[in-house]
Amino acid sequence: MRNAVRASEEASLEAIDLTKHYGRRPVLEGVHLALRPGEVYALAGPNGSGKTTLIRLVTGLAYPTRGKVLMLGQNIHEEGYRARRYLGAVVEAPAAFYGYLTGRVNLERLAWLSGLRNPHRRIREVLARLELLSVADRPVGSYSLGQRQRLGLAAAILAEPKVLVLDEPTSGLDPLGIQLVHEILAEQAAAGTAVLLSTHHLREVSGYAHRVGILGGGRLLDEVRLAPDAPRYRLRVSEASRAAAYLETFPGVREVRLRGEWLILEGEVEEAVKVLVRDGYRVHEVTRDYFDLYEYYRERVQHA
Ligand SMILES: Nc1ncnc2c1ncn2[C@@H]1O[C@H](COP(=O)(O)OP(=O)(O)OP(=O)(O)O)[C@@H](O)[C@H]1O
Repeated sequence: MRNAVRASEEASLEAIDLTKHYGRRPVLEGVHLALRPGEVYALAGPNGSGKTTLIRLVTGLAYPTRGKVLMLGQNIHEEGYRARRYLGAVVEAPAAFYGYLTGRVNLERLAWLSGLRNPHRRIREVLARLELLSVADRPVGSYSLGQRQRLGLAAAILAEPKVLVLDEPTSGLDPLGIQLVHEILAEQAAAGTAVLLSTHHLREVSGYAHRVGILGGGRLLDEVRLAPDAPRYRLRVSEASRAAAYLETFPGVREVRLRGEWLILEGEVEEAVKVLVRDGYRVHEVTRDYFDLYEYYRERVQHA
């Protein structure tokens, strides 16, 4: 499950040896991350594990004690606008808007600041996508928390960023709002944007996140790759470890390993079962192996 994170030429967002100390207190220690275009990376971890600190560092809102952050190859802390023009972010929730101005006018100001061409069409598009058209011409001061949250995401995607960074983007939203935000993040990724979000809601993001990083005590404890390319199966077989070694030599099996008493298999399961039975193994049960991210997280954090 553990993925080595490599610095790569094509990374949209890269954190290298990212470290933050407050006084003498380490809050983040030597974190490496690399997100490819179109990748959704969810940061999980218990309260106080450093998620918000990491997000503030990668968006340039806080300075690292050591290490650096590259946004399409540009150092976010040194290159200023050149690095930040690729970035859309919702960090402080709810995002800061002028309460006496309407949602639409707030977005017009942001569009002007980011030099957006044809802003009116794009503003209408994002307001519609975030289901805010009915309140677009009301002052933001009269918005509910959820409406402000959604306006924050509208602002973040307004200039079609190549990197989107969000701290707990669904907090304060109702169930339909949560669903909408997840749909939009998945859409952004499908269009090539790298998405980094922090979350406590693992089951919600496991439907579309490609990787999950588990932070604990300021360190990246683990990275989990989700959505493997091929389905996995779980087999309960007599003499499981001998059966696993045997299947490793079978051409239709791409990967086989033991998890407790189960044999986990990626490959041609029907053929594998036939071969096992033919060779005298007893196969008691065969099921699809759905990875339960929440269970995995619980174990990982408890045993950190
Ligand atoms: N400005 C600061 N000065 C001193 N300590 C800080 C500061 N900001 C954060 N911390 C400490 O750093 C640690 C990590 O905080 P952070 O907010 O990054 O965690 P988190 O994972 O986002 O937590 P949560 O899930 O509760 O939002 C905490 O112990 C916090 O008290």
